[in-house]
Amino acid sequence: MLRADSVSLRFGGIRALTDVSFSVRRGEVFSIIGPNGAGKTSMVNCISGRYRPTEGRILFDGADITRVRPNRRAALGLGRTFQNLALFGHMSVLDNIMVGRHHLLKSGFLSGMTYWFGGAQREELAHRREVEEIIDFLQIQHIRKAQAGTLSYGLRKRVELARAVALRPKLILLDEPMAGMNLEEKEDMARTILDLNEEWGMTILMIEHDMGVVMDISNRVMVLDFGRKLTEGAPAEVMAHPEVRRAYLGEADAAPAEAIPA
Ligand SMILES: Nc1ncnc2c1ncn2[C@@H]1O[C@H](COP(=O)(O)OP(=O)(O)OP(=O)(O)O)[C@@H](O)[C@H]1O
Repeated sequence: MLRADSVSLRFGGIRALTDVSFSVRRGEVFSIIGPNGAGKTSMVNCISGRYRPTEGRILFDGADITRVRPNRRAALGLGRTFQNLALFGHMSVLDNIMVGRHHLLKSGFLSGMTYWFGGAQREELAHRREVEEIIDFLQIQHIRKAQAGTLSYGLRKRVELARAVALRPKLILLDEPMAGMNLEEKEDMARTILDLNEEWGMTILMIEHDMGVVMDISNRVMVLDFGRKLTEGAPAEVMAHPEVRRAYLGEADAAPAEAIPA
């Protein structure tokens, strides 16, 4: 569904990504992990269109989207959430989610004039119904009228996810969905991500620092280190990789115990 082909990204003299290639298969939960500064956010930004790779290509659903603008990528079915929340603090939860669906509304100004008589009203109603379905699914009914800015961090993360889901993306990019959450909120979020994947059929590409969550819910994991791909595979394979243990888990010596002289 998504392919990064030899992607490199430089900021002046800084090499944020060097020759990174990977594919996300339709229907899977794919995670990118790596230490701070490894290039995870840079990779997600190349996919969402915020950054353009210095070299390489990004393919989505068979089409080369390397030069496609971010809003057009969203219309093609690529959704995302942000590491730092990007909600409208003074707007209600409901309005924040409605904003997410705006580009899906077909009616423009003229059809808006005939709002009370014609298709625009029907469209608006269908639109609201769908938003309510998302609110139910994400279990945020009780805060639908609350101002987004007044909510706890964990709830705002949930609302942000709802807004991204409201675009009905085929693939959703989640940038640290559990950051700043307590254990219970993390478990809820992990369940929600799995439900989005299994019940709603969304393909998930996630960056997350919490290794436990990543290993629990991912089908496959890619490890970045200093902007390069270190390895990729099923969670158990990745966890067993000696360099991952050294680089990411901070093990001083990942050699098996029997190889260490007494
Ligand atoms: N806009 C930018 N301008 C200059 N350098 C940047 C920019 N964005 C990222 N970098 C650099 O690129 C490298 C990779 O950063 P990136 O944020 O992608 O890493 P990360 O793995 O997401 O880190 P973290 O886990 O801390 O979020 C770092 O050296 C960073 O300083």
